[in-house]
Amino acid sequence: MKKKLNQPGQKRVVIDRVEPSLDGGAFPIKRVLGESVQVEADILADGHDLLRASLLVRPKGARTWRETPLKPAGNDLWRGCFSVDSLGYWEYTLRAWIDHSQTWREGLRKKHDADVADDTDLEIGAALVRAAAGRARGKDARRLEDLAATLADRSKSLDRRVEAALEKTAEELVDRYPDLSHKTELPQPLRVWVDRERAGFSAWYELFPRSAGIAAAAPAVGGPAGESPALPHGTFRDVIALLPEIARMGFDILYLPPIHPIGETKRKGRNNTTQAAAGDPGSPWAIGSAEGGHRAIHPRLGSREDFLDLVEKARTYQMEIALDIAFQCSPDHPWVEEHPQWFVHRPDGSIQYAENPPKKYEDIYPLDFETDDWEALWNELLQVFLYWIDCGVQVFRVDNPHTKSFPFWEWLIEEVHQRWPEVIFLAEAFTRPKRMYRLAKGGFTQSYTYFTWRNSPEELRQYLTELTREKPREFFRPNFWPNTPDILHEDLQSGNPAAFAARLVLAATLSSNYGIYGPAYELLEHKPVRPGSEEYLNSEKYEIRTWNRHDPRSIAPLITRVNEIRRKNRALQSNRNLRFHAVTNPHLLCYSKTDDDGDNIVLVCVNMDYSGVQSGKVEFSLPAVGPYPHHPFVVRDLLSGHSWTWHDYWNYLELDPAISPVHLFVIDR
Ligand SMILES: O=P(O)(O)O[C@H]1O[C@H](CO)[C@@H](O[C@H]2O[C@H](CO)[C@@H](O)[C@H](O)[C@H]2O)[C@H](O)[C@H]1O
Repeated sequence: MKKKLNQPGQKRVVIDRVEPSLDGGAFPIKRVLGESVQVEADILADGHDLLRASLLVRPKGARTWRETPLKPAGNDLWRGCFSVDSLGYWEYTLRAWIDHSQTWREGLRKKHDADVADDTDLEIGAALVRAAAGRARGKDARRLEDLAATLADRSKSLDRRVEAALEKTAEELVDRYPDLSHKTELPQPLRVWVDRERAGFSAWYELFPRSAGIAAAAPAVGGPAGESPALPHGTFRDVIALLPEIARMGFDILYLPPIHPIGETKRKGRNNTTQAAAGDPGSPWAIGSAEGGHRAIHPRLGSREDFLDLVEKARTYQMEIALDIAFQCSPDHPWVEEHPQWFVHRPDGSIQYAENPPKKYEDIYPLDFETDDWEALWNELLQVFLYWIDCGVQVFRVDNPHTKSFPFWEWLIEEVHQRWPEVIFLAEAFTRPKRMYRLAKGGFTQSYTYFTWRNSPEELRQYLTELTREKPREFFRPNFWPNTPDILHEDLQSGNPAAFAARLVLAATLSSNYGIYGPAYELLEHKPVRPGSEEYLNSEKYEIRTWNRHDPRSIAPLITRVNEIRRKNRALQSNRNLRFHAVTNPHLLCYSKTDDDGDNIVLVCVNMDYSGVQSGKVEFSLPAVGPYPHHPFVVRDLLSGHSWTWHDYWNYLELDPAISPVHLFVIDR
């Protein structure tokens, strides 16, 4: 009778709890080039037979799989690992089967030791080896046939045949041709999306180009918030003039709020008033006017050629320009006339403006993602991205993605990534956690987070544990911002430089991706529009500002140093090895990061009471974080340059915010 192969009822091995995997493989996990994926699963079967399992990996589209054995880690847990070395999708899957040859060998060994092995045992083995020969080719097939013949040859002594069966090279030869006829595999391969390195390690600097004029032209002038309507409108050329300074601070992504023409209708005035005065420039997020929409440039910023020049010049400083893509339209946007069906109309025929209660955005219309004309809308929005990619932009900060449909983003990001896998999408979705996570699963490369509102050591410990130890670590890349043009957190409203320094160091070291909105941040801009508000007074969102980048109180030197430390210490370039350390004082937060080789260990201690000296003991034992067995060891503060000799376990700390609220230690061997 013909042997039945691979029928469901014949599979005895089960593969459970595969990690990492997202929603049963519905979404890919994420990695950056060169990173590894540690795979594990419970693999088990009935009875006493021995199992084997392997990990199969390939870049998507490759014809062949790279197969490596999984190793048993005890208690039916199996583990394997692979690295990704090209951009785009990779696939991985698991395969497991009963290893009848090995089961037989182990049985034979035991029986032989107990002196109960017989000819029948060897005949069974001979049949298994013969079957392996049938699966082999050429020389190996002949060697296996010879081995089978030896095992079945009763003219040879039992000892001699057992020895031949258990001989190392014979074992290896047989194992090379396993019987996979009843193998179990995952129902479908799992996927990894592989991004370029900057997706995992980046420092963003946000500035309003229209405020770059004064600073670039006359750096020594400036001073407090400028209010003169006569202030010149900054241009891309002015931004080009600022590039050396921003590069010197160590940023590698320069992010510009929307650069398009701004609507006139319902234009916002200063401090978010609903009536703009003559000369008020309006909010850059109110996109579109008679001068064009999402593919046009505000004429006062410059021409397309100026923009291309900015992109090019930024590259010479190892920086990239990130554009803000906000899919919404001022009432003057050309789409309002050309595609009225893309907007929600009220019974009176007017179009509903946007809201994010309690915030009101009277100057913009949201797009309707339930429109019957959705295909044309989706395609037009894709063309917006492709247009700017064609201009050399490969990084996008996407405004409010959670107010557009999830399937739309999944489609759009896939369309872009199929053509340009290097493109980075940062989701600005300050929304509920599951919506944030779903956007990340759907393809967003990086995500804004709740960092700005996690303001105690305990809150940060909990939040970072969720992001770096739990499921989100596989798909959600946090990007920490201590401020944005929309968020001046209460912690910063005192203007205390220690708060600015501490929040900067926390963002830059807890997360490998971080950003600031400058020059407001380095110049300690801290006045809210009104008590209890997180909006800046005289916000650049509604007016052109002047900035004195040469103000002696600027914390630009600290930022420069922190960015330099991030670049020199590989431990700070990933979030995978973050550990929190116990401290005896609740105002202190201590954590370390270690690089993959365990060679570079950075320990950060922050006093989150920004106005009082705090001291305590931190539990920091080297063997726990790295492979150094001996103590004492030297901790060197990369900010102050001071060193201390520490001993394993509990070490004393004192942080005076008037001097520095943080220690950023590297551990010297
Ligand atoms: O709603 P969020 O808090 O997530 O804020 C984001 O989207 C806002 C709308 O695009 C944007 O708001 C700014 O632009 C609006 C349109 O011009 C304007 O009415 C608002 O006053 C202004 O704050 C916000 O900046 C962005 O982060």
